[in-house]
Amino acid sequence: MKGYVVLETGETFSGQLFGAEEGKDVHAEIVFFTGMTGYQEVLSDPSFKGQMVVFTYPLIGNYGINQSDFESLKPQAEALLISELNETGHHYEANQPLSDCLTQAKIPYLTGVDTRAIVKRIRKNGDMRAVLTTNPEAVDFNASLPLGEQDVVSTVAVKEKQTFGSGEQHVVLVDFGYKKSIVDELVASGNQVTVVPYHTSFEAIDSLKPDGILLSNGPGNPKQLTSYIPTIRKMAEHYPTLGICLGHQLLALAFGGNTEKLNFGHRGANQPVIDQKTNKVYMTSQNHSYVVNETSLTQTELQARFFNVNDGSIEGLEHKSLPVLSVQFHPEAHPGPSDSATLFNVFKEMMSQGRESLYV
Ligand SMILES: NC(=O)CC[C@H](N)C(=O)O
Repeated sequence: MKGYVVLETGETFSGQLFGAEEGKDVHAEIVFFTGMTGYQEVLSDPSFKGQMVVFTYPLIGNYGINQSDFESLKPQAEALLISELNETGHHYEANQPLSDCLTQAKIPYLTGVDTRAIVKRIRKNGDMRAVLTTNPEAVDFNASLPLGEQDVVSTVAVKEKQTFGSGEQHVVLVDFGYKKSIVDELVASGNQVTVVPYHTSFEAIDSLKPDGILLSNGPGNPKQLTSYIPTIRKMAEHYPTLGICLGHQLLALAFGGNTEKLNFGHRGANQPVIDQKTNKVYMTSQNHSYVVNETSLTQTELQARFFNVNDGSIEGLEHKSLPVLSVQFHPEAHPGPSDSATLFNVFKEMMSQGRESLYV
């Protein structure tokens, strides 16, 4: 059926709409992803909860969906906007076409839509709300909360403790909507992992006797989680801590820094990041709207170590005296280039040797 995406700016784009429930509009933040591949990981990454994703690469679906690349148990994005959808999925590991996966998961998708024009609007006006609908005249933006005000973490984070691996070191992963590939990397680098809900108390985490804490990625605005900031600070003061993406933003808030929203987010597999300590540049995988504000760090014990080469925004921090490291990008690189995967080894070193190991 014919469908429309209506942007908050008032502009409307049409395409073929599939999987939409009759009479039910999809309200979400509209964001774009620039990777040529990776639609399966994007679809199932809990950090995309509350967002509809426009793919800038014009052909999506051509290698299908496989068993192993899901980042969580089910697709999480609210809707996908695709220029040309391939319905077959040519890959020896594919076990279903993308369209079947979306239908099963009841994720609506719009195809044949002018993704290039939409992305140009987002780049000009910023990430904004949008509505996927069959009736563009009746769209009402008052039916959804303003951006950054939704509680999305509670809808994706685990409710119960989970355990993985059997390595010598024990990592407690505080879950705000973790990607499976982060746990896979931790297990592959020889760690036992206990995933706990984000609202777990310091005492309960302490009783698990962790060697280190990993604060996970997750959807939404980090400032929605301010009530957990004191616990996060306490954890980072007691244990070697690695923060990834939302986890990095929360660490910044915990030590007195501030976060702000980018005009439009970084989402793709090709974001260059420089490590100012080593002068090495990594090509990184990213998916975020918020960043740590640099001047807010002046009065804190944190210092910026990694920067985005394109726009100069902060891409990672370390604490001046504690073994605390955080990155805005995704070292688990799924999808994406694995240049920065060595950070999982740095984390291992932090757990065995403390802060000195941060000097690579
Ligand atoms: N991948 C993530 O953890 C995203 C972090 C946060 N939700 C942001 O958009 O900035």
